[in-house]
Amino acid sequence: MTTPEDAVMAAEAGADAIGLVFHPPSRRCVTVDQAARIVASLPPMVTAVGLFLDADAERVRDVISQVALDLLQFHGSETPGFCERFGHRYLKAIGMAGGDPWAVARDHPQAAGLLLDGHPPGAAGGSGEAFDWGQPLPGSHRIIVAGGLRVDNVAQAVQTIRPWGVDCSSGVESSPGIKDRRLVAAFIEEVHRVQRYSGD
Ligand SMILES: O=C(O)c1ccccc1N[C@@H]1O[C@H](COP(=O)(O)O)[C@@H](O)[C@H]1O
Repeated sequence: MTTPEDAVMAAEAGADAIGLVFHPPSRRCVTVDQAARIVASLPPMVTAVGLFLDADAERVRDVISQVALDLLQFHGSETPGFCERFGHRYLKAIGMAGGDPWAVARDHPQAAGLLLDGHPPGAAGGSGEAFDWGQPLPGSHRIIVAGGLRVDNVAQAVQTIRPWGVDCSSGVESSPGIKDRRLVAAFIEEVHRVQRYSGD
């Protein structure tokens, strides 16, 4: 999310969480001030997630001292010691195009969950790339599926992996960083539909 309006729109459509990218090369990267305004606009019970990709510890500390993030999401080669040092719960993202989810799961027993994304390890997320949902996955952690999800394929991802959650960025955008109200609502409705259908 890059604006309070988009964040509130997603929350009102039923999103459990919204993501804020703190990775400057990204077209979705927000400033600390922007992020603080977005988080302040959120209704209660909606989780604010901060995304980092191999940021240094000072940068993470600076952000969390000014933005009330509920969860950190690390997309790079951050070590368990690095991820755990901020006193926040975290998700460890894995680039599934060549990444080893079993090794990451083993290395990050403290992670609140694993976020499986479709890009190669080391590349930024938000690329809209999906991975092979049929492959065996570690059962040690709650799984969030990301990468290339859209209204027309999220049901298949949910039915194949039966994850704890799904995460969608580019698939519900009209342009990078700008969410499309109609696509966001349709995506969340589809997730709720498949959840009811699956009896979860
Ligand atoms: O969106 C970005 O620019 C980004 C940059 C650095 C790390 C992660 C990023 N995005 C996250 O990637 C996943 C999947 O996105 P998509 O649905 O395939 O577009 C999601 O968590 C994004 O927030």
